[in-house]
Amino acid sequence: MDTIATISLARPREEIAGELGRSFAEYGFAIVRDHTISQELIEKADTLARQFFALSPEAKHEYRIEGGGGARGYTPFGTEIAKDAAVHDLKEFWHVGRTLAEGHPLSAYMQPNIWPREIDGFRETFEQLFRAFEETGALILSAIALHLGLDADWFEDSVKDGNSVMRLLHYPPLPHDAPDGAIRAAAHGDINTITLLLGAEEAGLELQDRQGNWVPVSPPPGALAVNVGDMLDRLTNGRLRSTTHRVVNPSGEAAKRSRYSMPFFLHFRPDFLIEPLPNCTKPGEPAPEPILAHDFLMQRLREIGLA
Ligand SMILES: O=C(O)CCC(=O)C(=O)O
Ligand SMILES: [Fe+2]
Repeated sequence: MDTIATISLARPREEIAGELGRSFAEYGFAIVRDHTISQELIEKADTLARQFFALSPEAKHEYRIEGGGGARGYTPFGTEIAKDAAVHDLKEFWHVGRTLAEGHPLSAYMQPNIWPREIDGFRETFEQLFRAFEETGALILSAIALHLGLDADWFEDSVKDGNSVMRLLHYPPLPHDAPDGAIRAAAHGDINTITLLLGAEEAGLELQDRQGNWVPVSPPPGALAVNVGDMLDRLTNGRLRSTTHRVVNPSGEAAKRSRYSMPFFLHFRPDFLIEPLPNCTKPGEPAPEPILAHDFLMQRLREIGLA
């Protein structure tokens, strides 16, 4: 396989499992089209995200949750810093999490959502998009399960009421006073299970291949870029790879434009034990220690300045 696979989710899972798995094993990424998120919903969400980021800095700061680690609401420009990076990313974002019923046993792990009062339909649209991402994510996970030789529903319980987060991202036009070396999103691996990304048709996203080359990831409009996160990498003992990726700065005219994207970070449930799968380990060979998904997340959030 010499390129990232493009996969139609309209095909039976049994048929796509191999191709998807090979792309994840080699590149950690696949392009997924014909997914279950409607174009109408994507466009609505995109419009509302743009409306939110167009609010004044003062209005947006109202939605920053002090001490909340950016888990919900607004995180301003210049907050997140990739692990081992020297300067902050050139981005601002809004996080939507799961809405849990009152008294839900997992509510200790998840902060409640907040919503911008200025934007009509924001809550409804993004709650709907959250559900749609989950539905598509479940289909992709069942194909991954088949690829790994597991039952198609193996992941169902592992992600039920998981701590998934949808991120609305805005990379503003390149500021003239950006610190040396600052880029839109510095090289990083995603922490979670799998990420489903909308909006990456606007250039800039790149993954690092095994040889260390940076390879552009350019899905067609409306398609998803899907990648393996560190938690799935750990569960599979590296058989499916969480690859380092970044968003580079545009040059020329594109530098005067904003870039918007929407990743959905699909997470295991906080009390899921990430323990390498037996068929991904060999006796006598080293494998990662089992760790609870919540503990793993906390460890990683501290490293990126968000916890
Ligand atoms: O904006 C993008 O295209 C990718 C963003 C990303 O990798 C992230 O937020 O983890
Ligand atoms: Fe990422």
